[in-house]
Amino acid sequence: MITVDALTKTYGPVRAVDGISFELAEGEALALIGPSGCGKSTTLRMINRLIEPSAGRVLIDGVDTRSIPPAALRLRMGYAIQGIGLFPHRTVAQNIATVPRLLGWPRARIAARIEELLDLFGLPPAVFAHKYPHELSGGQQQRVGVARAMAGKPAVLLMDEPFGALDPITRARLQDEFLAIRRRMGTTVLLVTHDMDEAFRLADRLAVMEKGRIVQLDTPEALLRRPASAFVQSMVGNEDRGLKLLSLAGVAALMRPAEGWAPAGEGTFRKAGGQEALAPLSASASLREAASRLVLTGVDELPVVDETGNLVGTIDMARIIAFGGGRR
Ligand SMILES: Nc1ncnc2c1ncn2[C@@H]1O[C@H](COP(=O)(O)OP(=O)(O)OP(=O)(O)O)[C@@H](O)[C@H]1O
Repeated sequence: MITVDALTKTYGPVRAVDGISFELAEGEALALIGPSGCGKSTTLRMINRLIEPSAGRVLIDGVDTRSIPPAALRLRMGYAIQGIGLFPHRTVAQNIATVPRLLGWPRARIAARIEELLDLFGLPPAVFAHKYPHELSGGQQQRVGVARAMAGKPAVLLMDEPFGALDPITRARLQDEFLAIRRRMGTTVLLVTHDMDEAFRLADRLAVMEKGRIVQLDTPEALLRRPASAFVQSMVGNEDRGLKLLSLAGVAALMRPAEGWAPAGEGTFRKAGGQEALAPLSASASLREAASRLVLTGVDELPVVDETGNLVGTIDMARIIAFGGGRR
């Protein structure tokens, strides 16, 4: 567990970070989010001592980081940052091996770790292990950057806008991949971003920062339902706050039994007494997707199928609205 206690950084009269406290549990992902200049990167860099705090402390599993030499500390903390290049004259495999080598892992363990990470990030080792950074696309380089940061099984992975400067499609794909990898590996993550959608997608909790302070620290659902101030509300979204809330929940948790529905050919289903054969929704869809399809189809109930196409339930607008009202 990481404990950040009254952490402060002053530059002359500027309080870049002003007495920040939070805890990061093992396996948790927390996002620091806020406008440019609010102190996100400075907070992150004080945690691995790239910047020394003016006051306050950081504990890692109860040990004050000031008692750990910075180089040793950084071996325990992965650091991925947009634009921090890979070592250009080292192959992908050599880049990923950097921290495990410094940690003195045996060769076989390093080789296995490289293979595991390249597989997880969708970069087949036979194709990519021996390439040099300049032979990779921007998205591939960022994947390798994150894989390198995770290689030594760090106690916490610090990420500063790691998926910035990518086109939106590549960015979304990388975010999804990273989410799956994080869940599988149980990595603890502290993420800096100014993209609220990225924070909602990747983090369990969000610390919203304004002028060096945390003004609200909550789950995405709580931030959307109960923003603590007009500033937080403007950060989480004004007009589309309800739709963002629907993005957080899945159809599967809200379905009701599909009584009276039957297959109507070509993957569609019809309700007993109903006229229309309806294309089903996937049980993995979000409530936002469900609401959109209900509106576009102009019906008040849609069939829902699992990944093999079996009918598993139905979803209707009344249930979606009840979720919005917190009555589920
Ligand atoms: N070395 C420095 N000397 C003086 N002021 C600094 C220094 N580094 C940061 N600051 C100031 O501290 C504040 C916080 O900067 P920081 O980089 O942490 O913000 P940020 O939230 O990460 O912003 P961005 O999203 O733009 O990266 C800013 O007002 C910045 O100008």
